[in-house]
Amino acid sequence: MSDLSYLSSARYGKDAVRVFRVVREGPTHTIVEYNVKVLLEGDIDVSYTEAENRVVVATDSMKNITYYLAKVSPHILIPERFALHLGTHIVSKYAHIHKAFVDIEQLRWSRISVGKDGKPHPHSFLRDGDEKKVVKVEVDATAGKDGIQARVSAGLSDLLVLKSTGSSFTSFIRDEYTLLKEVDDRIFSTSIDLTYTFASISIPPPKDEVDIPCLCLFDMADEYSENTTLHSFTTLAEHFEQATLYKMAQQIITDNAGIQSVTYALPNKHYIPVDMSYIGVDNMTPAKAEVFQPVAAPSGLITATVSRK
Ligand SMILES: O=c1[nH]c(=O)c2[nH]c(=O)[nH]c2[nH]1
Repeated sequence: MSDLSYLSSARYGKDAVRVFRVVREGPTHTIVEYNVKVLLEGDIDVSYTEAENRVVVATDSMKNITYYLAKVSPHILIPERFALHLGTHIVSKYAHIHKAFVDIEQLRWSRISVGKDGKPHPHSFLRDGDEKKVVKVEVDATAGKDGIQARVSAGLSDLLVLKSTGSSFTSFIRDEYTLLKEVDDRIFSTSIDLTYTFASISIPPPKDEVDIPCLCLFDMADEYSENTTLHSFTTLAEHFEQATLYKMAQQIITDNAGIQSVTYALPNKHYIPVDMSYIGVDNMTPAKAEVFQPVAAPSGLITATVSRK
């Protein structure tokens, strides 16, 4: 058996660690809710190949470290920084762990505005959307604990958008498999997944568990990327998904010197006009199409990565 196979890669950790943190500044509270995934690589092969657990940091301990740092980290409110802190803490603490992969999904909680003047309430919040901020961090201590490198990407997922005109789909290949009619006006809806990747950074070794340098590079990009994405989506004259995606990605690279590449995944949420010709009603010519059947599956899926030259 051992002649035929070997362990070619191994990574383990804790998934779906749910963390909620409140930060109190007098009566004003700020909150974050994260789903955290922590995976580790290192000299851990024997736990797989020789049933040797002496190299294993329990996944339960990874969960506990996540909660401990959620309590003490000064970076808890910025998921990119918190993920870097968590990954750096783990690779610094355990000599045989060389890489940490930390993914954070941030759920939306927005402050509720109340009264005639729309005053932000100090401690009441609203889940005002299903979209999530997503962060992926790879902390790499392979070159030693004094030479830690990190790669950070961030973005958003499940941002559902729709345009009721301004989209068409024409001039595509027509052959024996083609049923789709060309349309010069259609509904265009997609659930945007966006990832943008920063240039890799060096992290000085932390002095203690609450110390990690301020990495301000990341703070602006997420608000910005959602605004840019929505702005591009509403204003771009491109009529089909591939061209819309490319322009949206180019805009982010143009506006953010720190971003090296941008990946979008855009499922095409089809809205099919209901054929009412059987009762003499025209709902099929694009200008007359008003009643649509939203179709969840199958959906088109258009993806691409656009990189800085
Ligand atoms: O914007 C689109 N791109 C496609 O590649 C495609 N294919 C399809 O059937 N509809 C669409 N729409």
